[in-house]
Amino acid sequence: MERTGRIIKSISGFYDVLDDENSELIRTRARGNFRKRKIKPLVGDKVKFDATGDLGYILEILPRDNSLVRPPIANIDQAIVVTSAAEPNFSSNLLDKILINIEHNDIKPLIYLTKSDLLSDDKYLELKEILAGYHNAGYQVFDDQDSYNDMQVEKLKATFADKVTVFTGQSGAGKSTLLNHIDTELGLATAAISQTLNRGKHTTRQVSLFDIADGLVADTPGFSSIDLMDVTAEELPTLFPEFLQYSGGCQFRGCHHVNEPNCKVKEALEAGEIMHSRYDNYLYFLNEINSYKKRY
Ligand SMILES: Nc1nc2c(ncn2[C@@H]2O[C@H](COP(=O)(O)OP(=O)(O)OP(=O)(O)O)[C@@H](O)[C@H]2O)c(=O)[nH]1
Ligand SMILES: [Zn+2]
Repeated sequence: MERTGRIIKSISGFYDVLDDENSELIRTRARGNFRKRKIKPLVGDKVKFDATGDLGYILEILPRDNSLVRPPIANIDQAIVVTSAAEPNFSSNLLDKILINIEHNDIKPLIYLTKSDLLSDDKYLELKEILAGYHNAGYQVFDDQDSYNDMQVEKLKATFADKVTVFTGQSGAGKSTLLNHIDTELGLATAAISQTLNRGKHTTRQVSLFDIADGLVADTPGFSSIDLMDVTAEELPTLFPEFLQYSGGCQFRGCHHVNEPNCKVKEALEAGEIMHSRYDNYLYFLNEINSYKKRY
């Protein structure tokens, strides 16, 4: 009998599929012809499967909305960008780069600040003001000084319903710690930053989707750096949501908002409607993308 479901875990060649109809969890294998066609099922894939015997078989992978390589997950709706205020220190360049990568994959990013309890009140207020700029740019921001404030955690959980959510962010930013606060039964391993950085490996290894607050949620391995290899210079300005509010008015179609005359994005920048740090990072990324082209 053919059934439909979603892969929520992959372990050495087996895929655990959650049945759409009755929420039964069924262990399956992929049919050999997937391997021949070099198609690898991903956690998050919606699949047709057959489960008449003890072990089910994946018959077909339904078309993906999107997929990420790191973490290897398909059909993601939103990403919680866990951003630490300290240890590691806040970097607008890194945050913007993560946001750009997520927007590039048609995933909605939300910003969640952690570790601001380690800042002085003055420094925290400075950072809060920067994050208010991200809110104005169109992002949902969670910025309480206590990262695990109950009301804020509940507000975050409320965004999970009927969605696939991934947690992403720099190694040591506090992704697993936050997830453990969200669902105390998860018991994910966390590590002091000195350990994660010194050992150069991550606490989080396996990718699986957890059933939390009526949605599916993944913890993912942290990273220390990312690149923009897949993003083109033409696409880059479209990945800054606040630029899109103005770019329609630019004189030139496909305006890069660098030296073109009558550029509405630059006018908005000068009027203080676009953050200088975001625009500077835009120029920096544009340069980085153009330098890949020269090298390859
Ligand atoms: N002071 C403070 N420490 C925190 C906070 N959140 C996390 N930490 C600490 O930061 C360290 C790293 O946290 P993890 O949750 O392991 O970080 P991670 O992002 O999951 O790290 P990877 O698995 O390497 O990607 C741990 O020692 C946590 O106790 C916070 O809000 N405040
Ligand atoms: Zn322009």
